[in-house]
Amino acid sequence: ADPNNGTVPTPLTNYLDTQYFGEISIGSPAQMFNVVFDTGSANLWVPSQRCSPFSTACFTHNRYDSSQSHTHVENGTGFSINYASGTIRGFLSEDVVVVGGLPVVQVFAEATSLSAMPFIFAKFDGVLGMGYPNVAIDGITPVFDRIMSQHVLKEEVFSIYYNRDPKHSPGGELLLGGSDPNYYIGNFNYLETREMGKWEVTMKGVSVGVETMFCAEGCTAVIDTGSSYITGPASSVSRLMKTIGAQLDETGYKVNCDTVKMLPSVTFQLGGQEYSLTHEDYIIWQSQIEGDVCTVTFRGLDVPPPTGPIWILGANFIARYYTEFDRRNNRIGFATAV
Ligand SMILES: CCc1nc(N)nc(N)c1-c1ccc2c(c1)N(CCCOC)[C@H](c1ccccc1)CC2
Repeated sequence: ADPNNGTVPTPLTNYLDTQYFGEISIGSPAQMFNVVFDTGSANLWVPSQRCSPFSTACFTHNRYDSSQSHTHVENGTGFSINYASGTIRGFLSEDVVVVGGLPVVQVFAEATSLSAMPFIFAKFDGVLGMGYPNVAIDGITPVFDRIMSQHVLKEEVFSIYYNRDPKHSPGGELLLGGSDPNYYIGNFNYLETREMGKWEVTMKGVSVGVETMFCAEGCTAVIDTGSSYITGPASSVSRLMKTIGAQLDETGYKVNCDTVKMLPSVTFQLGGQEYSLTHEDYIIWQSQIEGDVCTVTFRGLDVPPPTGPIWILGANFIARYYTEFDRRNNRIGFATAV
């Protein structure tokens, strides 16, 4: 392990700037899985060898086989988890999990059914929740909490780099115990987490160009490494899209690629700093046979109270702003990503 902070960086794969995942192992001998390191949830699950034959999304992914691991401990408690975009059902097991070179004995879920939509689109096998313990289903101690209790980390933080240029590797990096100067420039600006136990902060406004159009009275922003896009209240996002001339079709908001270069910046006011995204940050430009398609990486999503209304800042925001999640001081740090 790296002498600096007790761990080794985990390189991430970038799939089309919309999915970022890295490798962990579970069991002895090691069974390898690709997982999203997800600050929007706090549980670890991977597909199970005992998947129901009707779960297509399960059979196209690596599956955990407890009968092949001599460190497996039976549990069997039922489990289900819902994301903004899908549901997982299964049961609990315990085994040795190795993340960033660190082994922990971990309770996790073996998924026996994954909602086909959208898990058939998932290029990763499972999810490793990096959220706080109080959002963990079944009160299971999350992986990062197990690592912190080993006192091997130089700092009780983890950092995420998402590369937004799929042609260059690594597609990203998870670093446990510190931040990686190779992937950011300048200093970190820190924001206190809004509510104990969630990776969310208070946002002071959302501007398009120079005009603050939304959240002028203050609102909540969730910093979510498990979301591809930026989501906001549907009415706000629909007005934002109208302002930039985007049309909603069945796969999301699209703009005419000829207009992309003139699109305004969208700025998020967080902790006295302004975090701007340019069209290069929020447009995915795909050249297809029938012509170029320019997708806007914003989605309307109404999260019901008391959690909502919220804005979720996902991968396209994190790709621009290298992010440090600090459990010691309950704060989030942003620096300009390289
Ligand atoms: C990581 C788990 C998770 N955690 C949180 N907090 N939010 C959400 N939305 C997810 C989630 C669940 C399912 C899927 C997902 C994400 N995907 C996005 C990966 C993002 O990787 C950074 C992919 C996708 C492809 C097509 C359309 C929608 C989604 C596969 C399906």
